[in-house]
Amino acid sequence: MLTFGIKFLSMLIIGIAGGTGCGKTTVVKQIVQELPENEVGVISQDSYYNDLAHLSKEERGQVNFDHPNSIDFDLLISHLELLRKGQSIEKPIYSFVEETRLDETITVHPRKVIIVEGILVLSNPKLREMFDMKIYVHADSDERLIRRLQRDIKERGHDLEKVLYRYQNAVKPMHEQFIEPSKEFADLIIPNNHYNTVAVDMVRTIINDKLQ
Ligand SMILES: Nc1ncnc2c1ncn2[C@@H]1O[C@H](COP(=O)(O)OP(=O)(O)O)[C@@H](O)[C@H]1O
Ligand SMILES: Nc1ccn([C@@H]2O[C@H](COP(=O)(O)O)[C@@H](O)[C@H]2O)c(=O)n1
Repeated sequence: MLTFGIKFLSMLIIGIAGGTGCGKTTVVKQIVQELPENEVGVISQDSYYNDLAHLSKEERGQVNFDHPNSIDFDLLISHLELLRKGQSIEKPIYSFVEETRLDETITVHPRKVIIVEGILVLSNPKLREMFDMKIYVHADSDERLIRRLQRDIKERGHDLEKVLYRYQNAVKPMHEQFIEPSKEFADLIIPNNHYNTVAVDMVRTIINDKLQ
């Protein structure tokens, strides 16, 4: 049996961090692709951006979305605690276009395995302690910026000027201050300048082992 020395609790919680555009979401999609849907759940840190409904759209545009204070970690942690106790949660829905939470929520049921992904998930000590396995996805900063530009313009309703302004003024400095240093807490670092099917298969093997 392949366990990689992980102490399996009733629910396996895997944290996946890494700078913007490193490919966290893509890696998670690849991992869960061939796994049973009702056994593995995914929670994105993005769903837990603070509710900024009280601010105007212009004011929301000024927020530093790469600082840990922009995330409602207390809610995320309490939701994981509930899931671990076998209870369902109402996960917020975040709109990148509106830059705030929507009124609706999504019901997430407890699963044998929960993957939590986001730029800052290894930077918060209390959240980090909840993870049975900690993964950091690495891609070079120029690669990440190119991917981020393409994605934000295509999918998140931002223009070139806005993406570059944010990159220089928030994304890059916060990456250096909070995200890159959190790499030291990782059990596994996945190099992802190119698609890394070997690493994805390894993580899937660990999860499959838990599901036996
Ligand atoms: N290994 C890779 N090689 C090339 N492009 C990638 C790779 N991984 C992800 N991408 C692309 O880069 C963009 C950002 O990836 P995403 O998974 O959303 O990153 P993250 O969640 O870390 O911000 C997406 O358009 C995705 O298709
Ligand atoms: N309204 C927002 C909120 C966040 N961002 C950026 O998202 C990045 C984190 O998500 P990834 O999928 O890239 O990991 C983060 O770097 C924020 O700057 C945004 O652009 N707009």
